[in-house]
Amino acid sequence: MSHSHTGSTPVPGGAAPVLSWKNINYDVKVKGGVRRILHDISGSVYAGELVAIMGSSGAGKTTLLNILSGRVQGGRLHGEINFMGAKRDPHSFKRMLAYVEQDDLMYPALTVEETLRTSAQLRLPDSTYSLAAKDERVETVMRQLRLSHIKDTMIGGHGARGVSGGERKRVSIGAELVTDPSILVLDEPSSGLDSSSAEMVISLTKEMSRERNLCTMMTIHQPSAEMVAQFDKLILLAQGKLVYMGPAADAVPYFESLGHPQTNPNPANFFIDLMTIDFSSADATQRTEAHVQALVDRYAEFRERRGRIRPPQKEYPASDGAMAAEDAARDASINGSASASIVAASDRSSKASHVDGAGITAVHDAVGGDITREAADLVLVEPPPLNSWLQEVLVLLKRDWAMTLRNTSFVRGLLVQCLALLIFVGFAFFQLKHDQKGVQNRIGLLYVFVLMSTFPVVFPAMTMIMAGRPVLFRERSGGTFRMSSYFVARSLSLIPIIYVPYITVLTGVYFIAHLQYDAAKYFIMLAAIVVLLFASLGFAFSMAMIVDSMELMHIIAPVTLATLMLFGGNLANSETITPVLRWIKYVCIFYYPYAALVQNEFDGLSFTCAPGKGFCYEAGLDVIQAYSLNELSIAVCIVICLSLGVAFYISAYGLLRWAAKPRFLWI
Ligand SMILES: Nc1ncnc2c1ncn2[C@@H]1O[C@H](COP(=O)(O)OP(=O)(O)OP(=O)(O)O)[C@@H](O)[C@H]1O
Repeated sequence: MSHSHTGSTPVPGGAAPVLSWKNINYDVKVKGGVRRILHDISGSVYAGELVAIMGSSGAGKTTLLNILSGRVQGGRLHGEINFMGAKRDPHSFKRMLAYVEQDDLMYPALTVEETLRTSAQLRLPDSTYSLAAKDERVETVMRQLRLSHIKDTMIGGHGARGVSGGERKRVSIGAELVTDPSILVLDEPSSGLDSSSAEMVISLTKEMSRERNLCTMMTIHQPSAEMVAQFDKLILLAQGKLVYMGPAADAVPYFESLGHPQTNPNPANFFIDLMTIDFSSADATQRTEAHVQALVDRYAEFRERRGRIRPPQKEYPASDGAMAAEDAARDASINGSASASIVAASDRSSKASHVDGAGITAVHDAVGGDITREAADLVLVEPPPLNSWLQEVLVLLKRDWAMTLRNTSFVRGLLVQCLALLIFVGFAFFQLKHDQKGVQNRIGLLYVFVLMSTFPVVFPAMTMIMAGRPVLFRERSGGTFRMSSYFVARSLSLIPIIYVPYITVLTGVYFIAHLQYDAAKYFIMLAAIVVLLFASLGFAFSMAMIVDSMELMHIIAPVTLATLMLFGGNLANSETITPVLRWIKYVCIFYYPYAALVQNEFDGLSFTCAPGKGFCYEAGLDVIQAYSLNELSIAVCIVICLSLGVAFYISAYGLLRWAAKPRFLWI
């Protein structure tokens, strides 16, 4: 093993269960009452074990896995769960548990290596791992999960070609494993994979569990016989009740001992056939429910009697002293009659095995022989310390920046949009004159400046922020980084890609339209635009946090912006707006920069009047007054717009913390 866990408390593998749970009951509210999803589930898992939770659809597998992982939401949860013999602390437990979700949520634009490296850089402590050690850890995990040959391939998704389904799952697992967790949890890791990819995922997971002395639990739907053979322990659920928990190898003999000979060569199918409720008719439902209840009752009795299975005698090669002892112990526990039988556990060698809270022989003794001594010292009981805030920001900024630049359709779209705006706006307002038409065009052009710095900025930014939300929430529930680091990095990463093109375009339009060629006025225009872009990004962030779907965002954002546009000081005179709505201009990001731009441009200009054409603006100040945009000075307008931007960012941050806050039930 290439690293150590300085500062954490090593626990010799196998001394105690890593996770144990007792009398778990879980109820949810349903129409007309309460439904019990899990009934009195007890059990335990040990370091180095590969545990599968199986059962037919709706049996409660995912619910149990989520409860044990501390990730269940809603409902009422009762019972007791202990981590390394003590009550779990939510904050530290979630950082020592690696949860691989079914959906493999990752950033499509990152390569395999970048995905793993970011995870390692964020989650492995700097105090223990140097940068080189983190890279080495990534290399090791890639090698172990057979990912080295595709390390430079993009993850892909959303129409972009990337790694295959099996590789994607392995990357998901790798991104969790690089963090050196104590418990690895996988929700349906084989779903959507072909049988060979699924088998590879399971056998590699087993390999890693053995090497790292990792306690691995997974739900699995219909594993092949080869996959079942990989598991050390099975937890079989039917209708939220425990039908069996114990060594995988003993499961078939156990059911045979109950008078259910194996009818299907694949043990998983055999178990599922035994446990499935047939809903095809009322009779069939009643019959199968009674059958399942009988299995549940038999298992409860078996557990009560501290029962164990005695499968046919088998010889085990003793490779070394430790293993020989464990094998002898295992033999002692499973030695006996030619046919399987259930016997009381009191006759079992105490040296041989662990007994969990419910009295079932744990399988840990059966796998202990494969675990190296060094690995056995790797079970952590304390999470590693968090890395510094700045370090997190830098890692996230690098990742976000790479993703933004690799979003080629966004970058290209932005450049084309900027070029189009430069050409169309520039030439629609080409070389403005100092006559009455010039007044109208200037008033219009300056409002176009404001619109250009809001609408085309807000929508792509919102889309980008929202697209990353699912991965953010996944990372957040694992305690990968601080929310403030994510927020600062995400905001900073968008700034250059928005500021540089828009400032370039507006500068081009400024000179093509021949607004005042005066350095001070040009920079004041820039200042007004910079704060407006800042406020627009803040607005985009808050909107992306308020709504939780793209569809809703595309309805709410245009309506909000269009409403604010009315109060920007151009379309409606702010003094004539009904007092009931006049306040809106004070929270309107359009109003302040527009007032600043109009004052900046018109101050010092004079205009010619055509004789006999009625009303005429002779001085720029008359225009400012006519539009009622002289209420506040330019400096005040800029400061207020900046403050609005800051307020948007603060509320976006608050909303993000609230939205991404895991609301899990905890026992
Ligand atoms: N919050 C909830 N509200 C209502 N019913 C729920 C809730 N959570 C779970 N259930 C129900 O509990 C049962 C078990 O759900 P769970 O997702 O754990 O099953 P599963 O064994 O993982 O099924 P599958 O293999 O189909 O994913 C299902 O009938 C499900 O509809």
